[in-house]
Amino acid sequence: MPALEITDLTRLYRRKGGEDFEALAGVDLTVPEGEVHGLLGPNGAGKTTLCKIISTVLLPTSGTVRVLGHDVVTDTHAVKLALGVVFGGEKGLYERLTARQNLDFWAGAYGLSRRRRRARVGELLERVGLDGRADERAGSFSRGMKQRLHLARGLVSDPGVLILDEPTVGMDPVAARDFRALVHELRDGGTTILLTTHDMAEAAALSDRVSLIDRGRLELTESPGTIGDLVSAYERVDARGVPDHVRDRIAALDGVVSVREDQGSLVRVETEQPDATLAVLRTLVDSGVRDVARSRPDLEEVYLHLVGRRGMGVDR
Ligand SMILES: Nc1ncnc2c1ncn2[C@@H]1O[C@H](COP(=O)(O)OP(=O)(O)OP(=O)(O)O)[C@@H](O)[C@H]1O
Repeated sequence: MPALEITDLTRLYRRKGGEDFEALAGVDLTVPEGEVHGLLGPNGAGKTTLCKIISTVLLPTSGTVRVLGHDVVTDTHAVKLALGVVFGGEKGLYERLTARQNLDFWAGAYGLSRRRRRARVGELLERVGLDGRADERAGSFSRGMKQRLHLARGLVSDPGVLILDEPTVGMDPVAARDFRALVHELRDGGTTILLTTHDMAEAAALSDRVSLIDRGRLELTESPGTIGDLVSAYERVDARGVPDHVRDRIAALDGVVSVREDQGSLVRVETEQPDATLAVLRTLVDSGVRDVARSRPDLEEVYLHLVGRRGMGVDR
C-alpha cells in the first residue's frame, strides 16, 4: 500500500466578485512507503494547499487523497494518527513552556497516559538532540533548536508519514545541516517523508524523488539523478563583444536552442548537444571573439526553466 496516494486532486479558492481560483489543478502523485519525496515549487505554486489537504486541515474540491490507505475526508481521525506535520518558521510552540512541557502537552493531546508520556517525551528529546536543554523555555531557543522541537512534536504519535513544510527556512547553514542529518535518520528508520522546499539543493540532497509543482500542476516527478542527467544534456556559452552577423550565424547552427543578449552586451547561447557547443565555440573564436566561457546550468536553473521562468531549452 502506498504511503500517500493522491488522485486527480483539485482545490478551488473562492475569490470575492471574481472567478474561482484553482490552487491545485488535477494533481496525481503516489509516494511509496519509506520514500523521501521532495516537493519543489515557487511561491504560490500550491505546496501549502497540498500539505493542508493531506493533513486534513483543508478539504479538497474534488479528487482523493489517502494516507496509508486512509481517506483524508472520510477517515480524518486515522489520518491524523498516521501523520506528523512540521511547518517551518516560528509559529506553533508555546514559548513560555519548556521543551519538555511543550512535548508533554502534545503527547497529552494524543491521549497518551502520564507514564507513557514521560517516557515518550524523554525519547523524543534525545532523538532530536535537545535532551540537554529539555527544561529551558522554548522562547529562549535558537531557530534551529525550535525547529528540532517542532520535529519532535511532529513525531509524538510515531507517525508513518511525515510532512515537512519548508523545514529549514531561516536556519543558518550549520543548523540546517544538522536538521537534514535528522531527516536522514528518520528516513533510515523507514519513515515516509514529504518535504516541501524552495531549495533545489536541499531537495536533491534529501529526496529519493522530486516533484516540481507550478500553478497547481505537477510538472515532473523524477529522481534527483534523472533531473541531473536532464541538466547535463544542456550547455551554454557566454560571450562578450559578439558582432550581430556572428550572432545570426550561431543562431542558425544545429542544436542551438536559444541566443539571447543580456544587458551589458553578454550574449548567452544555449545548446542541447555537445557538438553544437563545439560549433558555437569554433564560430566565436574564428570570428575573433575572445571573451568566451562555457558552462552547464545547475539544477536550480533547470528547475526555474521547468516552472517557466527562463529560457533553457529543456522539454517538459
Ligand atoms: N485562502 C485563500 N483564498 C484565496 N486564495 C488562496 C488562499 N490560500 C492560498 N491561496 C492562493 O492559492 C495559491 C497557492 O497557495 P499556496 O499557499 O498553496 O502556495 P505555496 O506553493 O505554498 O506558496 P509559498 O511557497 O509562497 O508558501 C496562491 O496563488 C495563493 O494566493
